Amino acid sequence: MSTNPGTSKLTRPTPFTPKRPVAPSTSMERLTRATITPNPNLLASTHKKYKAPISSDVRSRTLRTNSSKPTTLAPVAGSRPSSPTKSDNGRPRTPGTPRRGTTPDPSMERATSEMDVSNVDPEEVLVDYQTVEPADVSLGEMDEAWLKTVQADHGKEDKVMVSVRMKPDSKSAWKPSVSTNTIELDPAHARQPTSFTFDAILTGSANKPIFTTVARSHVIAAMEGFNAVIFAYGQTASGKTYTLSGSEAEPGIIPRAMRQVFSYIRRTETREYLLRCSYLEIYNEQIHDLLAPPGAPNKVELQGGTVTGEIILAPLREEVVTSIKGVKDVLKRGESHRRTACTDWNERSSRSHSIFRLVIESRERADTSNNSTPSPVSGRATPSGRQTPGPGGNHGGPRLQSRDGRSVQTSVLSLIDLAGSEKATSDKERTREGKYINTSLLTLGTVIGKLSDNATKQKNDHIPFRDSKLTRLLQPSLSGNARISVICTINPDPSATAESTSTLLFAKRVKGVKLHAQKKEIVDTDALIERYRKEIDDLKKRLEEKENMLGDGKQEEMEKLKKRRMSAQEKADESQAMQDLQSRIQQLTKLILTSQTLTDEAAGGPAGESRPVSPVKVDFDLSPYQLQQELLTARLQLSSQATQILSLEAAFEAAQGVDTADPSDAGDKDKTIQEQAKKIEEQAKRIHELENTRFTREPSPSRDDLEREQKDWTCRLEDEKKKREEKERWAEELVRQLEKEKWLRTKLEDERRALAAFVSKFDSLGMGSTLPPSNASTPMSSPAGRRRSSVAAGSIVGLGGAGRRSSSAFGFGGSSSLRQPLFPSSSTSSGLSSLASSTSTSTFVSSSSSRTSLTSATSANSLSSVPASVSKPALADDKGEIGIQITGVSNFGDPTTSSASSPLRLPEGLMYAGVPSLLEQMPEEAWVLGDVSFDDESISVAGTEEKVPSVAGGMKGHVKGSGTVRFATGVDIMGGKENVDPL
Ligand SMILES: Nc1ncnc2c1ncn2[C@@H]1O[C@H](COP(=O)(O)OP(=O)(O)OP(=O)(O)O)[C@@H](O)[C@H]1O
Repeated sequence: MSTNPGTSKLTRPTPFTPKRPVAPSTSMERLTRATITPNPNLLASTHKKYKAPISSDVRSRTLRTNSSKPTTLAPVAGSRPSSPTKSDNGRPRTPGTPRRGTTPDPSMERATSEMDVSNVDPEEVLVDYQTVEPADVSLGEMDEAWLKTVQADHGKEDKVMVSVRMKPDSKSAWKPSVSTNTIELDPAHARQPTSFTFDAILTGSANKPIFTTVARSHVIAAMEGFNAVIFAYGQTASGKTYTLSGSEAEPGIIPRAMRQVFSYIRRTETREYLLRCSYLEIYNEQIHDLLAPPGAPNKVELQGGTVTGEIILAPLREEVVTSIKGVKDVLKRGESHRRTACTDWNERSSRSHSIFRLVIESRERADTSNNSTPSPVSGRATPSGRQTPGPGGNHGGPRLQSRDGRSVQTSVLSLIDLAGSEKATSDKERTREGKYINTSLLTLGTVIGKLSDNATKQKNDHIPFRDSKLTRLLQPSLSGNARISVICTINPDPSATAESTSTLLFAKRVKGVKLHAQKKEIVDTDALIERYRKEIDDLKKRLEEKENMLGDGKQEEMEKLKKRRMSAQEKADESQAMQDLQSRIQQLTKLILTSQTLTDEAAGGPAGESRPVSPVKVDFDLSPYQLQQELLTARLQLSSQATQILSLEAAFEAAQGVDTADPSDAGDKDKTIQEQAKKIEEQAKRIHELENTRFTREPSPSRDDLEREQKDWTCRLEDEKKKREEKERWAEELVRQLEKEKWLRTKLEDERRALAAFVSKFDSLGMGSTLPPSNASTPMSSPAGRRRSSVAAGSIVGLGGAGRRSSSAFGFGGSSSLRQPLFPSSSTSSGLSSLASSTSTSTFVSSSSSRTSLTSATSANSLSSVPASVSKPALADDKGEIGIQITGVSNFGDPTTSSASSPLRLPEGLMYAGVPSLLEQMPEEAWVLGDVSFDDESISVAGTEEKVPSVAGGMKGHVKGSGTVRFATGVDIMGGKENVDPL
């Protein structure tokens, strides 16, 4: 960033400093005055008598008089160090950078201390639509139309809402388009077209549209029980704090969100709320409680944060707020403790990430629920040990308890102002802070990138949440259990193009993160039982009334009853309903008694006190959830029965009306009813008969059809199978033929070349005249001419390989004759000479520096006994290696098939080789050249040096290394048991 520090500071118009301590303004005074004059109507309300004082200062006065709790957390007046550089017990100041508002009003400190949730009874600081003052609700926030819109929208979000806010600047490298939500880099500043599209592109200085667009739906989501996170991200001085906190004239998201909260409460008549806030910052990878009283330790430890677990921050102070005034006090106090400093780019740069959290707990209001009778579990709530969920759950004071079956919904709204990424500055301390800031932002970027990657590629890669305090703190939210809105702020100045592009790329990654926020509710099962008890009592009462009426009730009623001509059906229905009601009452009574029995037993209740044993005891004992389900079902039944009673009552009254109005008509009406009932009965009978007929007739034909169809399909399947098998056989045959032909062609080619080479060698030795050059079938003799090969024509193979480096004594070149790789061999010179002298045997040895092949046509016992082989003279190369190549015609006419299915037996005393799966079948005395593998045309032998004691009647030598045994004609298969069929 090329901003000149000097000029930037000089040219910057005196910025609004939202973080500075604000002197009590007139509006604040007005608020205070307003709140300390409680509404007498509200105070007169009995159930609200503790709720009237809705400001923290009034609350504190009430508590001071009512509570005997020591105000242990009250600050010592004037305990704050006057010097900004002095450390105040665990809260180091940024050197040379005094925290804003270092002289807070001690009375405010005291007042808010007592609003610490551990000092108050949550039941006494509840907020509801009656306690919210009109002054706390901003005009326009109560508009039903927008509420409907946002309610419709926020419920569907499964992605992070990402918006970009561009700071106003006369020079801009970016072209924002608010209508298309696109921001484009001016081509004059771009090497290539750069354009981004987000959920919203925001410009200008007004903060209201920003709040409406990016935050309002999230605040409402939080009010409805979802965790919500709103954070600002961007380079330093791009406007994050301006967006979150704003100014007195342009309040930012936090103050507007708080107004929204109270607006929401005011319009929600059915619920009551407990609002608790905390304020913390992450400075140089250490979490500090911004609301800790001066002098008290303020370091916060972070625990938990496993994949599913919640984050616990302890110790973290939580202040109960009941009005906007209370929120303002808390914000002011927290902001005065935040670390800011003048940097090269921002006169008041946030040196830490700050997180303002509002825990919202709510439940149905007692007087709007069906039962307002206090339950046995009501009364002052005791700390339950439940912890606040989501980012920043803590060990704070008592929580709102579920009561009288009214479950408690808990959610957390987190508003986060991140420190901005920045380059190294001239100031050492700033640079050090900057390093921490950049590192944690980098980790945030990595975490977001991985989350996004996992979501798009449906992977489950490790996410390095633990690499920074910020990501650990945000883990539950980033993992999906929150509605998230990210506002990325950019400085449009051309000198900041790189930073802005980086911010926009971050924004793009965030867009890929998937969310699945869930509401959290704590259900009070005891209270539910209590509610049922009440309902049963009501029903019992009504039943009694009815019985009295029906039984020995007043004479008048009796007379009426006598007159009344209830239809038989009506009577039956009524008595059935009453029976059902009674049995349900019994069932529920048992359930409740069982619950009490169990509770008493668990609590060590009086022994020997007999309790009815309920058949549902086991169910009740199993799990509270099952019990709750059972109770809910019971409740539904009760309400349906209540409806039934009501309709019966109505029918009863109607019947009475009919009687009194025109008794003479009654007989006719009854007749009609009877006739109609008869008709209905007949119709029902007819339907029943028809159904029976359908069921009795239809099954057999359909079964038959089914069976027939099944048979049909089975036959077709069989046919298809046969056809397929035939085709497969045919294909196999074709392949076999093809391979045979291929092999024959190769063999002929090999023989032709070998012969040509042999003849040319002989020619070069001056013996060429003795052999016709192209006669492949001519038996080859050794140079010494001692013995003749008994190999038939067509079994001659080429020797040597492509890698052959030296020619043999007899010059068997023509490496092309060996299409398969050969195994390298070696021999001593004596072995070589021996081999050389045995060329007239039915085996020849070819040498190659790298590979050697064996080709032979042999019988089980001796090469010479199988005329289908060819003998070649032994060859030696300059390295003394030898190779053996054996070839011939397969016993079965198909070498490939043979090699794949049988062990290969080579000339006796030379070696045995076989396919791996058949090695076990080979005779013990067999020679195996290392591991053997095979393919279509060859067996590969990977072995180390193996001695060849005797090769084809006297040859001696060594076979070394790995290579390929190419076997073919004449190889004795299956240990010689097969009939060798030489050419
Ligand atoms: N949209 C805007 N309209 C008018 N002024 C703005 C706007 N955005 C930022 N500013 C001004 O720019 C200056 C820097 O803004 P701010 O302190 O909010 O930046 P920041 O991103 O929070 O910086 P840092 O990361 O260093 O804390 C402030 O003086 C602020 O008033």
